[in-house]
Amino acid sequence: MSDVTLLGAETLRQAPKVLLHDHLDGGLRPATVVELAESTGYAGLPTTDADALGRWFREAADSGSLVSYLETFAHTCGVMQTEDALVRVAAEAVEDLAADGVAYAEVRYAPELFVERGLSLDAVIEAVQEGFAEGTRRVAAAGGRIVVRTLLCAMRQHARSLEIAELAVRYRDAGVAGFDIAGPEDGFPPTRNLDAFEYLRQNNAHFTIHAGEAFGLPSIWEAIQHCGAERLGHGVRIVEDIKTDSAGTVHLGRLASYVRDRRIPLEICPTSNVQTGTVPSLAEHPIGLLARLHFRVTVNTDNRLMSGCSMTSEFAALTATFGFGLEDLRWFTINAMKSAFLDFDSRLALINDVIKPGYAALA
Ligand SMILES: O=c1[nH]cnc2c1ncn2[C@H]1C[C@H](O)[C@@H](CO)O1
Ligand SMILES: [Zn+2]
Repeated sequence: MSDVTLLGAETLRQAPKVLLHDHLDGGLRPATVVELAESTGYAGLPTTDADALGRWFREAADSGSLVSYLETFAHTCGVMQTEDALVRVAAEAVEDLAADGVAYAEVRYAPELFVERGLSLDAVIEAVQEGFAEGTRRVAAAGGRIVVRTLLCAMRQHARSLEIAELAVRYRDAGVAGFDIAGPEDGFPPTRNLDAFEYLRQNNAHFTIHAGEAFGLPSIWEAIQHCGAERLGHGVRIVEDIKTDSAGTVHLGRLASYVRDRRIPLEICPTSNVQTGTVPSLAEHPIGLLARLHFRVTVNTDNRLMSGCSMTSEFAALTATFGFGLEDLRWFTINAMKSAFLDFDSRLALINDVIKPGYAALA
């Protein structure tokens, strides 16, 4: 942790990064929200000034509660109800991630949120895939390189998870790498979707579950032991099963031990966790402890628009707050690449051809 003073913003931007937890409907450019509202006739925006709108999202999301935080998505989803809008948002997301130094990203969204104006679920998925392909082409044409895969979410408060899981399997050869459940956690335990998870396991498909954010250990336990989640979206409240005694010795409970022993990846989203009140402040975020204990920690953005963040800014905040250095950032990145829902050969190639040389060039 010694090279922290050397890590300028440009070094952090250039460092290859791997992003496993990023919501498509949480990452729009403010100006795009304004333009799409205009072109699609969405009249609900709080302001049509792009800078003011960016500030509005950050402030409204800074609510201390996941449920209030989620209310801001009405506006992004409101402007994402046409194929053209979905293609544009997806293409811009890829450009923005590449500009942020992201080498591999899994971007997630819930197709069921984009059918208000009559699009079919298939049309939604195909439009987003077209946008990701277009964005990837634009990045390549500009001399860059990024690999993007999709995770399809089902919303916990709706009852469509089996249907969405079936779509994740049907589109797996078209760029959909896995499945997730998102939305309000308290009151909607993961076991409500057991049929979907059972279906995915039977089909050798990958899934993560948002758990351990707005609800604690029972949610994490269900996600892993009843549902079979491969990764935990956030998972940060696993810290409730870790105690430090008066002598400073750390004791892991059985669930925390299991998560660590099985190398279950934690998709940690530091700024988002502060905004939703999951942790009181970045300085008190358990990522420092979890990293020190060698949990399989990964660093993620969650929602770049609502948090006004990027992978670069999350890395910057973590280096400033916890003293992480390049070696730690490389560890987070390799952790994430190892945990991706991408085939083994491709993961290895990204580690050996992109991540390791990228960090070596910066050292
Ligand atoms: O951090 C989160 N927890 C639970 N749900 C979330 C989070 N961030 C975004 N979502 C929801 C809102 C989006 O509309 C949905 C799919 O991307 O996922
Ligand atoms: Zn999330």
